[in-house]
This record gives sequence, C-alpha cells and structure tokens, in this order.
Amino acid sequence: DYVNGAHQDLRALLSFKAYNPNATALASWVGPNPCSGTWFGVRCYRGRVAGVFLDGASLSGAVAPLLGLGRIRALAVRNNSLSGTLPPLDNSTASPWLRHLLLSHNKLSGSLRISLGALLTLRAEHNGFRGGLEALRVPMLRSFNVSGNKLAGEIPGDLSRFPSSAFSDNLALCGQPLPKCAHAYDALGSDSSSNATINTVVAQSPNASVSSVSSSNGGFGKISMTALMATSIGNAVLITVSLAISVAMFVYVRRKLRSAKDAPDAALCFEEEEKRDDRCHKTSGGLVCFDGGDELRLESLLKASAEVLGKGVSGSTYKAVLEDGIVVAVKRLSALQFPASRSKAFDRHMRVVGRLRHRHVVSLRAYCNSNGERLLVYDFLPNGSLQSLLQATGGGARNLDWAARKSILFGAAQGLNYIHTFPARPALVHANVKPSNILVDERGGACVSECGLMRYATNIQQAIAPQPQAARTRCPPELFLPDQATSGGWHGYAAPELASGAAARATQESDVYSFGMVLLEVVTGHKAADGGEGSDETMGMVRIAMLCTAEAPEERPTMAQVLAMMSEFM
Ligand SMILES: Nc1ncnc2c1ncn2[C@@H]1O[C@H](COP(=O)(O)OP(=O)(O)OP(=O)(O)O)[C@@H](O)[C@H]1O
Repeated sequence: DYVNGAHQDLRALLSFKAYNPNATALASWVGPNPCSGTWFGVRCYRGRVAGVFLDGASLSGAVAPLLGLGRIRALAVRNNSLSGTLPPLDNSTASPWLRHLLLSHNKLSGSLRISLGALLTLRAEHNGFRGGLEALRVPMLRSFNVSGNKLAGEIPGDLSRFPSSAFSDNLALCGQPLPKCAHAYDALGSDSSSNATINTVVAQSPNASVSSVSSSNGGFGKISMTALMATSIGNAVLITVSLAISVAMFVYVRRKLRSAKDAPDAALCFEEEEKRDDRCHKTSGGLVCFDGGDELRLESLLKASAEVLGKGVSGSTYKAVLEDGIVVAVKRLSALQFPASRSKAFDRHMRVVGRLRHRHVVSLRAYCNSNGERLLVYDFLPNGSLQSLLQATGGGARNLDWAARKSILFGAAQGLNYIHTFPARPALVHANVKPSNILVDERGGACVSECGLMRYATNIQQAIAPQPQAARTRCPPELFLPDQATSGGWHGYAAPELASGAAARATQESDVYSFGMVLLEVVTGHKAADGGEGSDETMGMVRIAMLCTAEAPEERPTMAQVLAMMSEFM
C-alpha cells in the first residue's frame, strides 16, 4: 500500500483536497494514511481506497484526481459544484474495479468517454455534458441516467434498454427509447447506397408525416366481381386476424409493463463486488431502495449518529450521518398517523414516490416498512426549508431578496407541477404543501419534499388543526432521540374544503390552494421598496396567488397554468 513510504492513494486524495482547502467535509483528510478510518467519506478495502462518498459536501473543482485512485470501486460525489471535464475512462486510465460512478447534480462538462467493462452504475444527470453517447462502452450497466445535460445524437443500441427518463431534458438525443432520429443524408444524387454519408442525426418530430398509400385503379374494370369479392373477404379476414393479434400483443405488453413496474427494481440495487444479493429488497426488516439509494443499508442507518431536525404531524425528521460519511434525512413516521392497516397502499405509494426524480423534488432514496416502523430516507438538504429561511430573516420574508424568493417559488411550482403530471394512477397529489416542506438546496433552489404522505395518514384533520404532541413510540434507540417540540402544522395552508371536512382527501386542486397560500406569504412579506419593476411583479404574483386560493376547487388553475403565469416574471 506504500510506495517510497507514502500511501499510494494519498496523492490523488490530496490533489482533490487542494481544490477545496477549506471544505468542512475534507477537514479530516489529514495524516499519512487515508485508510486510518478517520478520513471522512473514504472507505478502504485491503489497505487501498475502494470508495469515496462525498454527496452534498459543498465541493468544487475537478473530479479527475479521484478517478485516478487505482483501486476505487465506488465514487459518489452527487450534489456538489464539481466542474471541468471528465477524463476519458478506460482500463488504462481508471480503476478496472470501478463499479459505481455517481456524478449527478454537478457542473461537469465535456464529453462522456467511458469504456469500462465492469461499470454497473453511471449517474451523470444534471450536469453540462455535451456531445453524443457513442463513446460509452459500458455493457454491464444496470443503473444509468444522463438526463438534464446538453447531449445530442442517436442513443446507441445497448443503452436503449434504459427508460426514456434516463435521457430526458437534453439538447437533442434521439432514438429508442426517445422518438426516432431523422437522418439527413448527403444529397449527392438519388443514390442511397452505403456510400451515403450521414451528416446529422436529429430528433424527429412525433408528428412526422405519414406516407399515404394510394391505390392504382388501372385495370380495375378487368377484375371480375367474384375476384373482387374474394379479395375483399380475404382482406377483411386479414384485418380481423391482425387486429386480434395486435390487441393480444397490447394486452400482453401492458401486463408485462405493469408487472415490471410493480416489481422491485433490482437493477437499481447497489452491488458490492460481484455478489448478487437482495439486501435492498428484503421484505422484512430491510430497506426498499430506489435509484441513488443503492448503497444504503438498514444496519448502518440504525448505527448512524443522528440529529433531530424537527417534528411534524406526520413524524420526526433526523439528519443521519452514516459510517461512510453519507448524510441523509430520515423521516420516522408517526405510528398514530400511519397505522399498519394501510400498509399495502402505503407500499404502493412509496414505490411510485421513489421514482420521482426532478431537480425541484427531494429524492426519496429508500424506505423501510416493517413491524409497524416506517422510515423514509431522503437526500439531506443542508440549507433548511423555506420556513426556516423566512424565520431566520426575521419579520417574515422582509430581508430575503426578491430574486431569491421568486426563484424559490418558481422552483417549488416546477416541483409541484412535475408531481402533478407524473404518469401515475391515480395521479399524484402532494397533500401537504407548506413552507417546511419546501427545502432549499445548496444552490438556493427549491425542492419539494414529502410527496403524498399525508394522503396515507389516518386523520388529515390532525394535520390541519394545530398539532397535538405526538406519542412516543418504539424506535431503534441508536438513531432516534427523545421527542422535541413539534414544528408548525398545515393549518393556514389547507384548502377550505379540507379544513371544513367537506372533502375527505387532498386533491391536486387543494395542492394549488396551499401553494397559493405559500405564494401569498412569501410575496406579501417582501418590502416593496425596490421600485417599479419589483412592485409590479409583486402585484402579479399576488394576482396568481388569488387565483390559486379561489374558494371553489374547480375555479383554481392547474399547476401547469400557475407555472406559465409565473414564468412571465422570471
Ligand atoms: N430532506 C431534508 N433535508 C433537510 N431538512 C429536512 C429534510 N426533510 C425535512 N427537513 C426539515 O426537518 C424539519 C422537520 O420536518 P418534518 O417533515 O418532520 O416536519 P414538518 O414538515 O414540520 O411537518 P409534517 O410532518 O407535516 O411534514 C423541518 O424543518 C424540515 O424542513
């Protein structure tokens, strides 16, 4: 492990640290041995660095030094501000053991040139990667996402097995699973032989023209009536048979898709070495993990050091720092509000929520539902919530500048609109829109948290009324600390039909109402001293809020309409 007296991985780690000399997360990176057990986020195997886990650690600079670690198997640096390009990665430039590369939500740029036979996870979403995907040679990939970049061109065949969400929000990617590419060939004569060169590959519009089939009526008169009838009957039989086959295929494919959706997505589990096990999906006592929660284990969650973030009607939330340095927010649901009797519906809902991935929605990484204990594991957002921001600035939103408030509101509206339009049946409802559920990410953007939880609560009125002290319940002692004072409830944000009891369940319309109330609170707290434009915008926002808070649910705009109206001020 040592060459000339120095640990072989020291140089790479210190080069990375050099970009972030003052980062709190790297303060423990001192001394000659990164495998001493004291280096935050560094995991070793047989004396060499095998994992670096620095998600959400406010880091900047290049990621390249970490990719130079000769034995690294897992690198997770999501939600930072890392920049620069990704060096070409192959067996001669990178660790041949590299299995998991999680780079999402950074500012990385350049092209993706990765040729690693062992790579299982590649998460590069929400960066600035450009170019095409043709230089990705990663046959073993099981978890993949490059959405939210600036990529263009045709999706290579072996990547087309991933869902369209893995490619969405790019410059111009096309081909399976996205719409077909339109190939523009060199128009040198009419020869379409193999010599024709492809100039560009562009995404084809889904409305691409359908060529019409015209029948020639030449010689019609010569065909006898019998022949004509025979042909017609033959055609009718053919059409019926093909229709029957199509319907059967449709039903078959739909069933397959449904069962695939309902089944736990084993491909998203984080595998250590080649061992295929199902730790993420143990049905009792284990965690069900989703995209990006692959490395979570219930045992390490229970051993984690925890700090109470707050307590609401639905339960208590903790910041947990796991052994390997990963920081997560764990919500422990109140056993009173979420009784075991609704367990199946709750599981179904969580599996949908675990698929929500949007820059303005807090990602649920895993959950546990066993023996009456329900834990939800979310990304930890270090900058608190809109509620804490409003309180910290004193006097409501007065000291929070207009641009910051607009950006938080617009982000929250985008997150809610994504939730409302997510393809799920029944359609998703947030059901608890309020400032403490609008968190702020490290870039000051808004992230909507806790989608749909309160729909599975026993008594939504408890959420609306000022809250009772939640009961103490059994919980793993290592993680959960004594009760603290509960934070503010949903009263004030709940739609009148819910508050009066006229409606039993939250709806998308009641979400819009709650969003309108948040909008009003944030906008009206602003000192309108910044002159004309600011106060015009304030008035515009107030008008939107008034529409959202219409008494009759059917008169409220949809979140898509709210977004469209708000975008005029952005
Ligand atoms: N993922 C997270 N990252 C950082 N802070 C969080 C996270 N989730 C929740 N919090 C914070 O933890 C505190 C408690 O949240 P919690 O959701 O338990 O209560 P609440 O939002 O006040 O009420 P409710 O139970 O109705 O949702 C809040 O201040 C919230 O902003």
